[in-house]
Amino acid sequence: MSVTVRVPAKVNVQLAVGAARPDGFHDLANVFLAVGLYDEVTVTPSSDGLRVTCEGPDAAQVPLDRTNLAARAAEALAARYGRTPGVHVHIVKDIPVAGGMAGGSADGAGALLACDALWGTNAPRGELLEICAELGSDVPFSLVGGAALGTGRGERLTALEAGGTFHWVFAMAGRGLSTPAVFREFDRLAEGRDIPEPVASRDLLDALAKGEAEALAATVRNDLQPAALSLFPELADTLAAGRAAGALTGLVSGSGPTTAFLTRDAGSAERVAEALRASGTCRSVRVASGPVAGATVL
Ligand SMILES: C[C@](O)(CO)[C@H](O)COP(=O)(O)OP(=O)(O)OC[C@H]1O[C@@H](n2ccc(N)nc2=O)[C@H](O)[C@@H]1O
Ligand SMILES: Nc1ncnc2c1ncn2[C@@H]1O[C@H](COP(=O)(O)OP(=O)(O)OP(=O)(O)O)[C@@H](O)[C@H]1O
Repeated sequence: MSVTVRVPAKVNVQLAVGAARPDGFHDLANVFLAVGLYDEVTVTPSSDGLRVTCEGPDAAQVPLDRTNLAARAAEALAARYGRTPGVHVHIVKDIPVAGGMAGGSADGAGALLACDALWGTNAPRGELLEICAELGSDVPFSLVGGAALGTGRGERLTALEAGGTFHWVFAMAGRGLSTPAVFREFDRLAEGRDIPEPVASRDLLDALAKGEAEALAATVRNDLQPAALSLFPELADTLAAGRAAGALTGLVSGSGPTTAFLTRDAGSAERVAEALRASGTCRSVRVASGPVAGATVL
C-alpha cells in the first residue's frame, strides 16, 4: 500500500520584507500564489526505516539524508504520534531546486499529508499546519495552496480571494541561490536605512480579487529582488528578455533565481516562453497558471 500526494510550486506576487528580527528571521507581508508546476511525493511502508529517493532532471541536487524536508516531515509527524517513521519517501521532482519556488517546502508538506493518510493518524488541519511552520516558513502555504497572505515569517496564513486564473512563464537559471544568503544580502543593502513594517498592498489584493492581470502586473513587488540581482546580476538580462517579448511584467520569484513573467492570457504565455527559450538568458522555461489547489492526495 502506498499514498501519493501532488504539491504545487509558488510564486510571490508581493514580498514585502521588514527589518531583521532578533531571531534572524524577517517579518514579511508575503502574497503567495500556487501555480501548476508540481512535485509528487509517494510514501510506502518500509522495514528498513526512513529512506528518501528522488527522480527528475534536478534530482542530483536534492539531499537524500535526514536534512530532506520530506524526511523531516515524516519524522515530525511520527514523533507527535509516538510512531517510528518506517517509510520510503519517493519524490518525483518537477519544481526547480533552490529556485525560489518552494520546491523543498512542497515536498515537506506532501510527505506530511501522505504519511498522515498512510498511518491513519488523521491529524487535525491545525496540527498539520503547526508541523509545517516548524519545518519552514513556506511549508504551510504548500499545504493550503490557492492564494494567501503570509505574515510573521510567512507562516501565518490568511486565505485570499483570486477572481481568475493568471498565466505565468517561469525562466529557470543555470544555478541556484541560497535563501539565507539572499536575506543576508537584503540586510547588507538595507544597512543605515529605515525599513518600514511590511504591509500587503491594497491595490494588489484588489487586482488579485478581480482576476485582472494588467492591474496585478502594475502592483507586483519583491523586496528581495535587488538582493537577488546583486548576487546574480545576469538575472537582469532574463527580466529584460521576458519584458521585451511581451510579458506584462517580470520579477524574481521569492529569493530567486527563477524569474516569473505575468502574461495577458495562455497564448501570450506560450509566445513569451518561446522568446525566452530563444534568448539564451536562462537554462529552461516553463508555463504554468494559478491559483491551483495545495497538497492533494491522489
Ligand atoms: C523567500 C521565501 O521563499 C518567500 O516565500 C521565504 O521567505 C523563504 O521560506 P523558506 O525557504 O521556507 O525559509 P526557512 O526555511 O523558513 O528559512 C531559511 C532562512 O531564510 C531566512 N528567512 C526566511 C524567512 C523569513 N521570513 N526571514 C528570513 O530571514 C533565514 O535566514 C532562514 O534561516
Ligand atoms: N525535498 C527537497 N527538495 C529540494 N531541496 C531540498 C529538499 N529538502 C531539502 N532541500 C535543501 O533545500 C535547499 C533549497 O531547496 P528548495 O528547492 O526548497 O529551494 P527554494 O525553492 O529556493 O525554496 P524557497 O522558495 O522556499 O526559499 C536545497 O539546496 C537543498 O539543499
